This record gives sequence, C-alpha cells and structure tokens, in this order.
Amino acid sequence: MPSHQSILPPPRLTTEEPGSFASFSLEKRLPVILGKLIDNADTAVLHALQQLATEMREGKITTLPPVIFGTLDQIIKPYSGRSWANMPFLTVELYFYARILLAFGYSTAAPADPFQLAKEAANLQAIESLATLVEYCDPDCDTHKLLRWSVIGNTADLSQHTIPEADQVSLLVDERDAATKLIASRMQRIDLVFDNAGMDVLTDLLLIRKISSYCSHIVAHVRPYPMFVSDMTMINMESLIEKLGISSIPAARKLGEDITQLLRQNQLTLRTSPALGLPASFYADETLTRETFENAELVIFKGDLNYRYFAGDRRWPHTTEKDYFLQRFGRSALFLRTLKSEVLAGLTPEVAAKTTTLQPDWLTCGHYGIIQVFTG
Ligand SMILES: O=P(O)(O)OC[C@H]1O[C@](O)(CO)[C@@H](O)[C@@H]1O
Repeated sequence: MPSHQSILPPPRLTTEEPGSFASFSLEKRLPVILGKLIDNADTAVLHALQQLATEMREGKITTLPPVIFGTLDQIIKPYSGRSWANMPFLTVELYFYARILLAFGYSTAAPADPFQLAKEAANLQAIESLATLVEYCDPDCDTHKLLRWSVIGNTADLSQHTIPEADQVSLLVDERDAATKLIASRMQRIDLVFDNAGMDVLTDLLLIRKISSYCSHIVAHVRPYPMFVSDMTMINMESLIEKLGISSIPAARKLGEDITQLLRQNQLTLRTSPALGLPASFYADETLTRETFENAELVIFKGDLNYRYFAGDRRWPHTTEKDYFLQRFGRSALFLRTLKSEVLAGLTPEVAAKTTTLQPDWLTCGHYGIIQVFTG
C-alpha cells in the first residue's frame, strides 16, 4: 500500500473521454439547458444564446471579459482556441454558465439571473409542501432524520434530465451516527455549502437550525453567480428567507423567523464565496480552503457538485482512503448528496464491492445517496 504522500492524483474528468458523464453533459445535458433558455429568450439575448449553441458544437473556447467572474477569465485564458470537447469538465461547465450570463447582459453592476423564476417557483412549491412535513419542521426533530431528508432534498436539481422521486433514493453510505456525533460535539464553527433551490435548501435551513443548538457560529456559503440552473445565490437566499418569514404556513414562518433570529444574533452568517464560482478543489488547495472556510472545524458539503469541489474533478478510485483527503483539508467534512456525477471516494471495500451489483449508471442516476463523514 503506497503512503498517502506518494499517491498521485488520478486523471481529471474531461469532456474528451468517450462515454463519460462529462462528454454526455456536453453533448446532451448542457444543450437541453441552453435550448430551454433559447425557447424563452427575447430578441435581445436570442442571438448570443444561439451563437453559444453553435460554438459548443463546432467552435472553440474564447476568452472571458476580466473581473466579472472573479479570476475565471485567467483560468480560461490558457484554454482559448481549444475545442469544447477537449476540456476539463468543471472548467467547461463554469465557462458555459458564464457565457449564458454574458448573453443575458450580466455584469457586476447588473447581475441578471436567467434562472431566477425557476428557482423562485421551486422555492414556493417547497415552502407549500412544508405544510405536510410537520415532523421535519419541529425544532426538536432529531438530527438523524434531518440528515436523511437533506439527502432526499438533493434530488431537487433543475440541471438534471430526470429527477428521481424521494422513495427511489437509497443510501449507499449511511454514516448518520458519526455525522450526528460530530454535529453535537460543541464545535465553535461549522460551515455549510448550499446547493440547490427548492426542497434542497429548505432541508439545509432546517439542519442549520438544528446545528445552532450545538454550535456557536455557523457560516453558510452560496455561489457568487447564478450557475448550474438551480444553485442558490445571495439574492435567492435573501428572498427565500423573506418568503419563509411571511408564509401563511406556520412551520415555514417559524423556520423563517428562527433563521432571521440566528442571522441577527450573528450566530449564522451567510456568505458569497468566490471559490464556488471557480474550478476549485478544496482538498488540494490549502490557500483557497483557508480563505473560504477559515477556522471552521467541520464543513458540510451539500449536493453532488460540492462533492466535486471538495475532491477535485478526478477519477478517484472509489476506495481512496478518506485520510488522504483529510490530511490536506485539515478539518472534518460531511457530505450529504445524491450521486449525480462520477466523483466518489472513501468507500470501504465492502461498499465498493456492492456497487458492482448496481445498475450501470449508479454514479449518475440520482437513485443513490450518501451521508459520508471524513473526520480525524
Ligand atoms: O445540484 P447538485 O446535486 O450539485 O448536482 C449538480 C449536477 O450538476 C453537475 O455539476 C453536472 O453538471 C453534477 O455535479 C451534478 O450532476
């Protein structure tokens, strides 16, 4: 067995790998997302979106304007002139969403959000459904239950072709006991990285309320730009908390009031994190991790994409030891995710063996969830 230091990171996921989820995304998934925007676009943005559709098929990566997307333009520059079909997966996805935003006239002064209506509709629908989910909304609901529900909530993802029903999700890794113990261990600071709008973010807010009974400071991170269709931004978050607070559904209103109270008391901080708009790989980038998570003792990564942000977009052998990542990340991590992409590590040999019996697309179909804890 090689020492951790000598493990070389495996190849990055790229769009040139035939049969990969990355190449499927480029050929099928992203064009559908773009097609829906084109169908509803007014003439001012239509041409730019159509141009983007053509470039994705035949054209090359071009440079991005500086500043608007942080340092993404610097990251894209070396790829200028490359085919879309020969790009690192996360990098090309971020480029795709940046180009969509530019087509809509996005600028720092005028932050357009082409996905806002869809996210708001998802949030409203999720708020309504809290009326029938009273047991989860009880502030005394146990952490176990909230963690499980949080994974189910992660099926709510508007960037996917098909979205499984809650009862179709089974847990491949269930480390709820360890997660519950960690959360209750009286830490000074726990961070959570939000993912999607809708039921996904509501399950996160319920979990945050629960965590607040154990932890003195919670920092919750959102993406800096509207990306990946349903990912939450600060504007979306503020609007959601306001809507919860004035909801006619008592459980939703109580959640809104409790979150507002935590914010007022500075026990909860919401933060827009620039790293979440870059092709980051937290386990490997000490500086970015320190800048983003500072002295957090535990980071909860919600959703599939944020797992990729933690582990880097690489074809990890699934049994790569948790310790390998932990040594670099320098704090505990908890993952609440349904599997929708090919990045996965830290499995025991027993669980890895079980995966060979699953349906061929088990990594991406969204039918399998994980509650996975990396801790020292
Ligand atoms: O909303 P989630 O759970 O982060 O999933 C996002 C999806 O988009 C992806 O980033 C692929 O575009 C995958 O990580 C996943 O399929």
